[in-house]
Amino acid sequence: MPPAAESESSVREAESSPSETARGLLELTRPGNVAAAGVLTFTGAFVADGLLAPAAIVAAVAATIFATAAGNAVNDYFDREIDRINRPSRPIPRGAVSERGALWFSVALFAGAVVSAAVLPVTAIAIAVVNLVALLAYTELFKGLPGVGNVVVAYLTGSTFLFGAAAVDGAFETTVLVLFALSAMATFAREVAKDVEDVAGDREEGLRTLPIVVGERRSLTLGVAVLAVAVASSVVPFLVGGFGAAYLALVLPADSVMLWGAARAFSDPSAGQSRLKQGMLLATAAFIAGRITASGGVPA
Ligand SMILES: CC(C)=CCC/C(C)=C/CC/C(C)=C/CC/C(C)=C/COC[C@H](O)COP(=O)(O)O
Ligand SMILES: CC(C)=CCC/C(C)=C/CC/C(C)=C/CC/C(C)=C/COP(=O)(O)OP(=O)(O)O
Ligand SMILES: [Mg+2]
Repeated sequence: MPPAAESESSVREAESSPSETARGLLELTRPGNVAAAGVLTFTGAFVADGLLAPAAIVAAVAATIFATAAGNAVNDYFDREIDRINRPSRPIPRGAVSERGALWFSVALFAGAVVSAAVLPVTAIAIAVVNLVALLAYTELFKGLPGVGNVVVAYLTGSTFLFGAAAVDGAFETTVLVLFALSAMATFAREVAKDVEDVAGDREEGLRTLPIVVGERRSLTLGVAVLAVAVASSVVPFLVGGFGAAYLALVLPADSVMLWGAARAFSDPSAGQSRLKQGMLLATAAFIAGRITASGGVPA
């Protein structure tokens, strides 16, 4: 950043009070996503092994919370210039958190993830290492490659189920793999819609995202196709995974909301991606309800 802009940025930093900085740091983590990711990891452990290994579940959820918060914070650090266009109200562009503060905050969060994951079985540690590297490399290596960044975020989101199951030394049984696939496919669809929403800033920064390379409509059509596969597959946990009727009662509305969001994204990408997220969160509740009411009961 040229000296003049650096001094301007530091002036803005000087204006943010301690409470604004604290609020900004919390906002950097995207606490809603962090909580949701923790729920996904818990669900993976719960599906694989019930509540038989509470210490491992706590460590895995903690590692996921730290890692997701770290990934969001470091993403905003790397995206600080793009976000001056795309998301000027984010904590760094608005001056609530300094660039240096955001970077060191994310380093501390990554350290928390490493310490939490270190006590887990080797398969879980391996997943955590892959994920932490992917989170660090996302913006610099993957985000600007057409579709690759979307696939990485989709994998990271779905991997929470695998991580939870691995933490309790559970096998990657069919249901865990299905939940991985469902959440990864739905996340891919939403990431495409988000890229369509961000075309202006991404193009200015020279990013070659899917909408910029193949066009917005074609990208959204791909996203809808992937989501349709996920929606069609969402009955599998009920049909073969033993998930109870409560799962169906929640996942079918969730499917509808996600399809609605994907369709809406063609005319209003921002509204569409938000609607997609609502459906995904409802689907998360379906996973929990489905496991609680599973035919095999909950091992405890
Ligand atoms: C068909 C079917 C049943 C799909 C399942 C969908 C499902 C359960 C998806 C999981 C979604 C979820 C609750 C993810 C946890 C939060 C998270 C880590 C999301 C990844 O976010 C990346 C995104 O780019 C962040 O952007 P924003 O949300 O705008 O801050
Ligand atoms: C299980 C373990 C150890 C880790 C999983 C960590 C998880 C769940 C990651 C989920 C995905 C995530 C939080 C990615 C961080 C990077 C991120 C926010 C990507 C999307 O960002 P952009 O493409 O820049 O879009 P916006 O910043 O505009 O949202
Ligand atoms: Mg970003």
